Amino acid sequence: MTTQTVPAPRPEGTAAATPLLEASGVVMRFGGLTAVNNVDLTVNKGEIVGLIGPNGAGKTTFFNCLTGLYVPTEGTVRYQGTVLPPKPHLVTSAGIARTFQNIRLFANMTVLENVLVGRHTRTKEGLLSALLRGPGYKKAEAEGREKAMELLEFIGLDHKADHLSRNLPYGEQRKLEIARAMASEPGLLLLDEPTAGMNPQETRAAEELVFAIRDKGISILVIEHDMRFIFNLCDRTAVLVQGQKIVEGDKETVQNDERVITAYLGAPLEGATDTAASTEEDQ
Ligand SMILES: Nc1ncnc2c1ncn2[C@@H]1O[C@H](COP(=O)(O)OP(=O)(O)OP(=O)(O)O)[C@@H](O)[C@H]1O
Repeated sequence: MTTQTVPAPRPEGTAAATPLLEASGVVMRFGGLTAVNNVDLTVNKGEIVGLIGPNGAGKTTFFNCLTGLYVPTEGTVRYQGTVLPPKPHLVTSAGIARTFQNIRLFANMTVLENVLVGRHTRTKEGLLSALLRGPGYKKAEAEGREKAMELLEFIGLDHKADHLSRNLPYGEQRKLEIARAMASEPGLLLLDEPTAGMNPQETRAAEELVFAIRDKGISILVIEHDMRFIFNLCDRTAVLVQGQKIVEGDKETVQNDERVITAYLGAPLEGATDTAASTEEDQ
């Protein structure tokens, strides 16, 4: 990966012009609980967008709605202008990849094998071809390994390609998750708390990695509790509180918003009644 500490400036006005992801009026209810309440969010090409909010605000549920794990109760999610099918593998094929809050690597597989698993949506060879191990399969396999090694080099883990993933230090496991997600060649990468459990040094390295990924032309939507990380990285940040988006904007807009300060201090959000904090019984 690149070792730059200062990101290359994003060309003014170009990235903002092309919407990649457009979530509109997304609602997710679990019985009487409204976990996500009428959320609109756009990620444009070339952007790094942050999604923050207190615990239980609905951030991961919203991610799950974007990636087909959940079918939203209401609303639509478009990627490059097309409504996404509510099936995770089809969302991945369409160009969205994600990581999870809790690491989900194959512990007994090598680092390289974990990345190869992430490539399966980009592999055209079918089961029969794999069983026969014909020339088409062998060529695709060699190409796959080459691309996977390039990714490992990019994230700085090529020297550990043959190590079992369970033997990697925590910070490297998180990086490997990102490499596996990138193996599906996404246009948009969703990162769910990528620095959770990291020490400050690993967190700074993760910042550099996210900038380097954006410089490769991949847009990013990131959930994170580390405010410094979010404000260092993001062109724009949206704040979810009790399922609702209460504010969206640049660092100054978000930091100075009274509602955000109140939400983080734990006071009830004014006007937010039909929310994750309320159930049908309460209403
Ligand atoms: N499958 C589910 N069934 C019922 N309730 C759920 C389900 N998933 C999430 N919830 C509830 O929805 C609300 C939002 O949860 P979610 O995990 O999306 O919040 P979050 O903002 O990601 O929180 P955190 O920062 O703690 O990860 C919570 O009240 C949670 O208990």
